[in-house]
Amino acid sequence: MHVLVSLTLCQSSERGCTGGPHRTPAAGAVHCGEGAKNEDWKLCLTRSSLPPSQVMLVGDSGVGKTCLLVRFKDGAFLAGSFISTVGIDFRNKVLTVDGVKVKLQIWDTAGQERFRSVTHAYYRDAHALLLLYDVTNKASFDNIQAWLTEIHEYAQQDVVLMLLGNKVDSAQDRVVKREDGEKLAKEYGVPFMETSAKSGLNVELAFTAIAKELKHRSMKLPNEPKFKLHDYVKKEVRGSGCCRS
Ligand SMILES: Nc1nc2c(ncn2[C@@H]2O[C@H](COP(=O)(O)OP(=O)(O)OP(=O)(O)O)[C@@H](O)[C@H]2O)c(=O)[nH]1
Repeated sequence: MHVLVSLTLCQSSERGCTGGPHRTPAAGAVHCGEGAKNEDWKLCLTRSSLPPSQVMLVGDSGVGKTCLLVRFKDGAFLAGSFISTVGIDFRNKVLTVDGVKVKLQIWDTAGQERFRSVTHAYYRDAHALLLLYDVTNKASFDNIQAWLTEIHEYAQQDVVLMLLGNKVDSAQDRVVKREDGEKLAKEYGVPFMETSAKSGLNVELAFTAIAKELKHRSMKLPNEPKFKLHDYVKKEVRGSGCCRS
C-alpha cells in the first residue's frame, strides 16, 4: 500500500496549518511536523485520506459473503432465494478511523469451485482478507484449511487476515461451536469473531478492525502505541457481549 506522507496532510484549508511538516508554526497554529503533539496530528489528519485498500471476502459458496458485504454497505439483509456470485463483484465504503478516512474497496468473490482461477488472480492485490465459514455448515468449516493453503500460496505474505464464523443467528442449526472456530484461528494465528449478516452482529466491527489495522500500517501518529489487531478484536468482541451460545 502507498503511504500518504505527512507533507500532504497539512493543507492550507486546515485550521492554523502552516503548510508543511518542518516549518515553524505561526502563533496558535497546528504543527504537523516531527515532534508534533498527537493532538496536532489528529487535527491535521481529520480531512486526510489514505489511498483505497482492497479487502477480499473469501470462503465456500453460501457462507454469506455477499450478505455480509450488503449488511456492511447498506445496513440491509438479503433474505430470500440465494443467488451465487459469478466471478467477482466489488463495492466501496469509506470508514473514518481515528479521524482518517480509510477507503475500502471490498471484493466479493464467488465461492464456487469453478470460479477459483478468477479469485486467484485477485489475491495478490489484496491488502486484507476476510475468510468466512458458515456455523451451520460443517463442510464450510472443514474447508478453511484448504482456503488458508490457497491464501498462503497466492496472497501477499503480510496480508491482513481474519476468520469469521457467519450465521450465528441460526442458533438451532449451528453445527460448528464457537470454541472450534477459536481453536482453529489460534492454531493459524489469525484473529477470529462470529458474525451474522442477518442480525448485523459484529459486521461493522469486522470491517472496522481491518480498517484500523490498515490505517495503522500506513500511517502512525508520533508517540502512538502499536495497534494490535488480535487484542482489539478480543476486547471488542468481549465488549459486544456476543457469541455465547
Ligand atoms: N440466517 C442467516 N442466513 C444468512 C446469513 N448470511 C447469509 N445468509 C443466507 O445464506 C445464503 C447465501 O448467502 P450469500 O451471501 O449469497 O453467500 P455467498 O458466500 O456470497 O455465496 P457465493 O456467492 O456462492 O460464494 C443466502 O440465502 C443468505 O440469505 C446470516 O448471517 N444468517
